[in-house]
Amino acid sequence: MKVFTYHTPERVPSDGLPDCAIAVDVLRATTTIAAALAAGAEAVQVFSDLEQLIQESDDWPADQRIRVGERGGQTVAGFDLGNSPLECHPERVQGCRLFMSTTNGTRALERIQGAPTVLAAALINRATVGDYLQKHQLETVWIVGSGWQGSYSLEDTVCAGAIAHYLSQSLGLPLETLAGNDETIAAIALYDHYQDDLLTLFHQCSHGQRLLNLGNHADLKYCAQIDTLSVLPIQAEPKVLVKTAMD
Ligand SMILES: O=C(O)[C@H](CS(=O)(=O)O)OP(=O)(O)O
Ligand SMILES: [Mg+2]
Repeated sequence: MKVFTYHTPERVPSDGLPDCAIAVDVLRATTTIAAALAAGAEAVQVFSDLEQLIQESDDWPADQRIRVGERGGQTVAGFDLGNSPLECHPERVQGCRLFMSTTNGTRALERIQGAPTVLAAALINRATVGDYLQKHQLETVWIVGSGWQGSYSLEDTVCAGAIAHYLSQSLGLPLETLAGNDETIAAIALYDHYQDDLLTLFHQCSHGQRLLNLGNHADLKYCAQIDTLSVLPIQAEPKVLVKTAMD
């Protein structure tokens, strides 16, 4: 297995596709997707365009759809939920399809939708994603950070490093064998540095500070947990993620 890390969707090669592509948006889209599917949501369908989201969700039964819209860290006017994993409790999302658009994470998922296997990863489901990759022995894996409006986000690269670190340990592979590019080696070094204090990292990084300024301290705490959910969000059809059982 070779793991290639790309810090932002813009850095993903324009030609060729890996066996598996993984979108990472720790703050907060892929954390929210994992939390929603773990809480019993039927699926999460992602959109970069809000108008298209409204049009397509109009065709869905009103009592089985939840419109999740976030721009600038806040809920889009008229939408049911913002981009908070804490809002995804079973009483709210069970059996419903989430129609979701966020500033960065849903763009990353759209960018990699053509890969034969597409996953969404965050720190909370890191081990489950790692176990899936190990079990299926995929040849090439891309881990794509969502970043922020085209620029680098430290927390996404640290999560990429957490996944690569887990794979290196569980497969017993030395870094030079596992890493497909230098970004993967850098991501693992960053994860090594921050692994015992992920919440501090979130308080330091620009994305975390933006969310703290909006009063989202509890979200940061939730997103900083590692290996707490055994849920694997996997693309079932273009831009539609469902939960896969791991056995
Ligand atoms: O809601 C979030 O955490 C961010 C908002 S912003 O980019 O910080 O304004 O969106 P996401 O798509 O989850 O990065
Ligand atoms: Mg983000």
